[in-house]
Amino acid sequence: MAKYTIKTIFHGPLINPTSLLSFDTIPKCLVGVNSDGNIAWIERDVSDGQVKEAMDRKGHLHSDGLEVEVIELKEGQFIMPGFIDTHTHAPQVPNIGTGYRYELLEWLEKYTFPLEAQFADVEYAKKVYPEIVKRFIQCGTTTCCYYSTIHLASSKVLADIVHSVGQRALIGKCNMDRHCPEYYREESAQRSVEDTRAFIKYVEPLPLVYPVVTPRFAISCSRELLAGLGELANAASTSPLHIQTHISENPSEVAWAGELFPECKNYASIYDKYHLLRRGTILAHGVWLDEDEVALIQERGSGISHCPTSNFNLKSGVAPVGRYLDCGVKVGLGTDVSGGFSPSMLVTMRNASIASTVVALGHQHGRLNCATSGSTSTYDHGSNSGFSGSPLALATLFFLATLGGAQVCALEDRIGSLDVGKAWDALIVDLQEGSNPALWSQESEEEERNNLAHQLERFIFCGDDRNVYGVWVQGRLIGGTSFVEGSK
Ligand SMILES: O=c1[nH]c(=O)c2nc[nH]c2[nH]1
Ligand SMILES: [Zn+2]
Repeated sequence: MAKYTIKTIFHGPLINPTSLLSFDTIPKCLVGVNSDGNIAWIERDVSDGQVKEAMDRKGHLHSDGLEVEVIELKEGQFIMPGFIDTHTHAPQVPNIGTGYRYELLEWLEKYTFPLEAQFADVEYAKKVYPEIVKRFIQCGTTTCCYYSTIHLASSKVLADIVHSVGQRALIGKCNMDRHCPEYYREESAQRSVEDTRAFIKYVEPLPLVYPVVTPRFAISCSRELLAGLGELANAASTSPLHIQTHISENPSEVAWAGELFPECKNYASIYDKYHLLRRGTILAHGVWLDEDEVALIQERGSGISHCPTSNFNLKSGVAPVGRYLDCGVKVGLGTDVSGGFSPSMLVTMRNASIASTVVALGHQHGRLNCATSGSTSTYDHGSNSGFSGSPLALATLFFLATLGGAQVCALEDRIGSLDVGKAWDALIVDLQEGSNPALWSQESEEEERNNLAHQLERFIFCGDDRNVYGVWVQGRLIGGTSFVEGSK
């Protein structure tokens, strides 16, 4: 095994997701991070007076004569894994907050395609992408799964920027060869596949950037294109490529997809037919999936990116996430900018909470008029049973935004929680930073202040980027309020 020396040691409270229903809180944790950016060791319950002794015991204090940086957390700060945004559109950020009087298909035509078409100009991409990526990082997103546009050159620009600033990212050059305006359409299925192949090759040497095969959605892809992309996605012999697409977001879209592919039993079967449904496939939305589709997605090991903010804005519906969890489907969260109006995963978690409450209230009142009309009782409730019918718990929201997202991206061995051997993709959250009065208005008892679960809840429900003190990816500080650009 390669030997790395310890580069940084963190000491303070740590909150770690452990399952859909639980998280670990360690008030005095000591963590050693190697120079390769991976976690070397974690010592629980190390009091202030025991830090030096614990470090000596680890024998890393004077390793190779290199200075070890010790980061001692201040009161009101805690460590947690960085957020994983499993679905968003980098080029749509300039449109944030506009067009929400439309539903999906009209919104695409009137707002989204015209903006994305501007990225044919690579200079425009160079101008806007740096700020866009920074914005996601400042929200505490350590791994982001981005759609770019159909343009190869601009997609490369996005990959270069992500690489230079050090965010971990999954990036897909978008594929579409039909049912989109002529000014924003790839010239042929063959060209689309070739450009995707070129993009994959370009990204290969960038260690934290993962290329993603990205058919926009079934509607905008011919059979030939889907077949070509399926072949490409499954050709790699070593680590299989990621795949991302949209599925079953809006009733009109579902109906149109059905008309375009009458030979397929349902929406999910279209992707399955072209070998695009497997582990490492990220399916955005999944609001209107029927029972067969949910079973198929679970069987194939694909994951759903739940994008509640977007689903509310575009009036798409409310995804029955609890039902999916009960069926053992992997679920993560996505900001889906600019269907979603915020790049913040905190906002997404809040909307996921509200969406799950809406679904639960529908159950209570017997009005299953969201996307919940499929009977839940026919599902085989496995070990995860009991999510449908109730609002998502704090632990579940935390899990979906971190380790659940990692599972959806098939990266759970590397990221999503802070464990030995995994990457130091972490945040220091500071609840005193930014003087957000909402954070402290209820805080009277010292005991509560020390209650980490309580602090996590406050951060999720009323925190913002002022409370993101530090953002580390693979051991490198890349953002947060403490980050000074160009410092390291
Ligand atoms: O929310 C969405 N945003 C998009 O850009 C898109 N394209 C197809 N389907 C989509 N849904
Ligand atoms: Zn989307």
